Amino acid sequence: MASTEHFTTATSEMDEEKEAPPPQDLTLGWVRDALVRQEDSIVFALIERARFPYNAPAYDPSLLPQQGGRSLVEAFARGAEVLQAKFGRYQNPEEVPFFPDDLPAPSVIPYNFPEVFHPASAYVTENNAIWNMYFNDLLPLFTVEGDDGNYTSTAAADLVCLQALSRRIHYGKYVAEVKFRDAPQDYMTAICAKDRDALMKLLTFEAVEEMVKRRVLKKAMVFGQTVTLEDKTFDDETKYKVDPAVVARLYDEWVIPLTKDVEVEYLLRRLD
Ligand SMILES: O=C(O)C(=O)C[C@]1(C(=O)O)C=C[C@@H](O)C=C1
Repeated sequence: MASTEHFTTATSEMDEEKEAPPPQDLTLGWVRDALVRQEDSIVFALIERARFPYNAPAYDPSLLPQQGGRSLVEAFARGAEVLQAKFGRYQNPEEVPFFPDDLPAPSVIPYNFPEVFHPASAYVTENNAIWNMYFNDLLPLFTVEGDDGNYTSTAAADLVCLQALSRRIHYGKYVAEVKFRDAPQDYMTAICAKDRDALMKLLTFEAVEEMVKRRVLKKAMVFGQTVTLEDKTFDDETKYKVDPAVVARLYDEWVIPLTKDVEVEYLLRRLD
């Protein structure tokens, strides 16, 4: 049987803990606690991006005539990844670049990150889907129309959101690895048959998904209210910096399904 351990995920105390590198003896509880922590990063990143209006010129290639058809946001993300690759960001297997071609080799002395992933599965990436989802679906849902000229700050805020989402979704590799180790026989049968549906069924825990969606909705309410010195309770009049329903929808329609896609793709290569 696939593992059903640790249905209840982290407590509020865990939320306050710093993120540690994954232990070699990875457990589903450890990975789920890390996913809970990353919800904070995602909600705060969305709040920071929502400070700016949509800022359409940041996405219009005509703003940067010298960039060969690239928008400011794409040129910014590519440039930031080149810089960050040079200083070693992608040595950490949790970090997956959006534009992996042409990244320079790191010039820093490598840190010995634990090798948890199966080598053939390590390079699974859903970053194209994440990029398209973010700009085509999500961004219009949580920004107001308008143009305040802050295009570079907007692009920087977009990249923080994208990197937080990418890290969370690619954590599906840790989830898949630990689930495989917990129930190798169940997964091996589905992997050998290349049966995506069976893998999807094995790795799905609907009760956990429901808890995740309820928790991110609540986090968006708590983190996204204006804090005053008066005592206040949530009501229909409360204004949030990012609509909590959009955050719940983000997880329901995109974050959880893409995480599961990462898990399936990882597992399909797990015996190679
Ligand atoms: O916690 C897990 O078991 C996961 O695989 C992660 C996750 C999620 O993305 O939050 C995805 C699939 C499961 O159905 C439940 C939750």
